[in-house]
Amino acid sequence: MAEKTVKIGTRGSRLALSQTGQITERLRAVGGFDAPIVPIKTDGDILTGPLSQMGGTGVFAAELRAAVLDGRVDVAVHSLKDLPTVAVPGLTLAAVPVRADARDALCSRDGLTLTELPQGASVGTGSPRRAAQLLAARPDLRIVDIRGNVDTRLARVPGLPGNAASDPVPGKVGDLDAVVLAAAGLTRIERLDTVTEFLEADVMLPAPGQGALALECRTADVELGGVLGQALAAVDHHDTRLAVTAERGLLARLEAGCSAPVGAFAYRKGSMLFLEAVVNSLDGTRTMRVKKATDGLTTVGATLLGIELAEELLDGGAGDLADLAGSAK
Ligand SMILES: NCc1[nH]cc(CCC(=O)O)c1CC(=O)O
Repeated sequence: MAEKTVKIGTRGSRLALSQTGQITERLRAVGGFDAPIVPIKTDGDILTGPLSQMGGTGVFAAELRAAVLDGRVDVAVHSLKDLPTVAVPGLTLAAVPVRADARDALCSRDGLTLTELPQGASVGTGSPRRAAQLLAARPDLRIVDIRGNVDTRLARVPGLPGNAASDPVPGKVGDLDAVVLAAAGLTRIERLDTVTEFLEADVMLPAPGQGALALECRTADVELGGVLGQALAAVDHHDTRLAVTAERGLLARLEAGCSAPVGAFAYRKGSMLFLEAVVNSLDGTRTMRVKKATDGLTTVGATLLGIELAEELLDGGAGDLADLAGSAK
């Protein structure tokens, strides 16, 4: 690979272009190379059916990964939570930059919080994980399956700041009381002012990897060392990598995908790495919550922590609570 130019692949959404632009600036600064950004169309951007019916977990990542493998680009920038845990031969997760806010956020009409939403209020989300945890906290809510980009989702709630400028969806503007979105995504597209409540871990655990980015490249390119490998190593953040390694270790052991009702969040505190996880039944009536820590602050230690906590969940019947295998497809 010519190291003077490093092509950076990304999805074409506003969110993807924004986060890719920011991390690419850092790569250019530390690497001193040209780094043109190349948007790659993915099935997830083209098709509009339910995610679960179009290949689920990996639709956003697969085409980007193919683009790295066939040389259209040299580095792919993914949202880590959209990246399947299954390794792809020839590709390396070369950098996990410092994580943004991992929490989910409630964006409601009239500034309402989760407890203030009226009985039977409608809340939009396409995520079984968010739906199940919302119902666990508020069984009366009416969960509405929505999808589309972040601006399109925000347009479903009347009166949110900035909504007038976003694309209207015919018949589907201002028809919901609230939506739940990742705080990190809202920050990246500068719409954090729509948040009425940040949902803390005791109410809603985020998706494994939420708020973090993943930079993937061809294994051969980093094995050679060189400018690219050094630049990627420079933007890697050790504590973030430990945390997401634990979360993804858990997800992989559960054999669950990003559409499973599984929440997980890990963080380092002093000499310990903590991992907290939840599995819900889809209707939110049954919940298993577990937490565990390790002093093994290596990626191996973090992976083991994830595996051990997953086995605790499985031993406690998490596989029956939620159709984990079914949601991995
Ligand atoms: N599934 C879509 C997706 N993938 C990454 C983000 C942004 C947050 C992140 O990087 O974790 C979002 C939007 C959302 O869930 O609100």
